[in-house]
Amino acid sequence: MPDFPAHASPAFPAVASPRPQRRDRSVSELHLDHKRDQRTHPPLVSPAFTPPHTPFPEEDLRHDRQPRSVPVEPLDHDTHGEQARLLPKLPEVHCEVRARIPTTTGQEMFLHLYHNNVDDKEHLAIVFGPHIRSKSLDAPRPGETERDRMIRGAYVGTLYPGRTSSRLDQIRRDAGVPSPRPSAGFLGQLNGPVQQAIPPSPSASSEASTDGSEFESSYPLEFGPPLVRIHSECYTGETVWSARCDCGEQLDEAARLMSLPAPTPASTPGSDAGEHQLLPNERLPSCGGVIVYLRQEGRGIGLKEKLKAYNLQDLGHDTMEANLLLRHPGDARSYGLATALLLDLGMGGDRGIKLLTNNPEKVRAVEGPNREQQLPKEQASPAMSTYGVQLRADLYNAPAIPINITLPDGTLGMWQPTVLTLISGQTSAVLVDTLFTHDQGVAIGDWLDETLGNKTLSTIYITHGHGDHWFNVPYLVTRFPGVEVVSTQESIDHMESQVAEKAFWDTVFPNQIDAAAFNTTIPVKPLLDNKFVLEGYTLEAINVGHSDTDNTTFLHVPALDTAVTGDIVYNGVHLWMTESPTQAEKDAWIKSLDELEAFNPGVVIASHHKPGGVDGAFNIEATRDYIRKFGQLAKEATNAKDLYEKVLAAYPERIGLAVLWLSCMAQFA
Ligand SMILES: Nc1nc2c(ncn2[C@@H]2O[C@H](COP(=O)(O)OP(=O)(O)OP(=O)(O)O)[C@@H](O)[C@H]2O)c(=O)[nH]1
Repeated sequence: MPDFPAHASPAFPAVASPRPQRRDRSVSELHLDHKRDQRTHPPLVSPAFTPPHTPFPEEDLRHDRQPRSVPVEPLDHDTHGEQARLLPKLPEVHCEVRARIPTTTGQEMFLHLYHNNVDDKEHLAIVFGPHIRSKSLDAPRPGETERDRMIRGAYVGTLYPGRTSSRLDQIRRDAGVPSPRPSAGFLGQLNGPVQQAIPPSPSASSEASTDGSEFESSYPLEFGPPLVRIHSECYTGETVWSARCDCGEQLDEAARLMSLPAPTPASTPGSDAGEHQLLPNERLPSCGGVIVYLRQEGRGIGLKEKLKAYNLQDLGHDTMEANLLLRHPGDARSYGLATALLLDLGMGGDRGIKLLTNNPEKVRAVEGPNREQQLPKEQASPAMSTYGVQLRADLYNAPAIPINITLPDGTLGMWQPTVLTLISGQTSAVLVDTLFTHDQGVAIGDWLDETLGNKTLSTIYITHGHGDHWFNVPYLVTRFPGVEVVSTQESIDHMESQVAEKAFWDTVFPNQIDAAAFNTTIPVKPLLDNKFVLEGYTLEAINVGHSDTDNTTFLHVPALDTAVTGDIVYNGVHLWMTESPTQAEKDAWIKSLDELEAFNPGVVIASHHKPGGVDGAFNIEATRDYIRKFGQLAKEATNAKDLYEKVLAAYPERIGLAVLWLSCMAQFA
């Protein structure tokens, strides 16, 4: 290998500035895996030195400043110059303090602040879940009191006013509560009688307490290797919303994964935790994990130098070149501190860790100079990236069906073709709307069986009260036992009024809708806060008010940059204007479209949908345009038939003529 730079560093994905925002994607692109560009950079030859670790302010005043030459580890030519620096010996680390941090997502974590013997920075471990403890934090310190221990966070269980001991044993004895059986299942360990007996608890926080070893890490075997993310500080990406890198998103994603619920008792063979009954407000524990947060801003060159590098990038250099032109290594990070922190937190050993990274150098580096940290064999490859959005959307196209409405030309009309959306995670899925005729219900059920595979249909979400969006709920609830059907309270109220309109539905679709659809007890539950969660991803029902009826919602799926819009947006078919004859109603619909547009979704899935239509955001404007045009033509038309012909001429490509005819008649009713 010819003169490779001595400090060539791990490949870092080049990022455009700013990252382009994609819009109007087709549904086939919806299986998103946000893996970043993994291009490696061409080798660049540059001076073989690194900058001072922390540049002194006065150095900036010296215009003749020459970078100080600090030799780095000689290159191993077989490694293509892309190895992170390994310290010959692991640093010594010491956890000074730990505190519980409730987060805005509802999950809490324990922030651990570390000191070490190689730099004077405050490196952090962000610990999720109750099972992982720091040995150096928990070790007794000479002369300290129980209060001192609690102040620095070396306690077990939950702090509360008046607590006098850092240990649960002491509190148990004071409360006259017997020690728990050591053989209790994992939920029993977490939420056992002692935890519940400790009064009064200001939070739902609880920590592992086993007999006699309450200060030891006790990460349950059932959970597999603990999740670990090694993250380098990035002020720009994490705090000031920079789009130059994905550091903030990666940090969020790591936290999300570590907050996912732990395996349930049912999925844990042999666990006796199935006997555990959750108390009201009691949360299942998260699977937990550790984010090691290293204070090596800008890949180790510091914020000031990174900002200079950004300017060089704007002048046309890539990320690696920019660093080298500033006489910094392409990557000045090292990970020995991470290895040492993880060992202090009881990670490693035969069990290994599950490292969340796309950076193969981290794998090598985190194992430590003498493989102090063992990674499971199958993890030791660049392919071990596990983060990235894990949701996908599948669409079911229901063809147009005849409706018992005669069109002005004497032919029978057709009801619009409709699309259903299935959003799935790794093991469960959410169906949006259900269609309405019995035959459609059976076909959807068959499609779901095929598409779900081993996944469970956990939820059906109904966008609004029109019967053609939910009459198959009773059928699907029977076919997919355990599925929960949810909607907004306003939509449920609307559904009740649709049941009362059985005569209309029976006339236009005779003998096609199951009688069960018209039961007065509708098996749909109102959503709390109009939100629900699919495998850690929040899906939100947004009630925009009036569109083709009142109280219509769209389901916002931010992780997929998608809005499933029910009847707020139409795609290539005529709009149901029957419930919007007045200008005020038309304006209200346009306002609803504006509200949807403010969410800036890249993918917009309309229910009523011409086959082959693309699910882009442009459908919002197309719907707005139709409403305006329909209103204008309604003013010009002399009767329903005249309006029908005018709209047909304006939109010859749109289908669904029965709906158009009904809309025109309503305009002149
Ligand atoms: N010098 C420099 N640093 C950057 C640039 N963009 C991001 N960074 C820094 O790169 C670091 C990101 O490192 P990590 O979070 O460990 O991520 P990674 O090395 O991409 O690896 P994985 O995310 O684990 O796959 C942070 O310290 C950022 O500040 C850049 O253009 N120049």
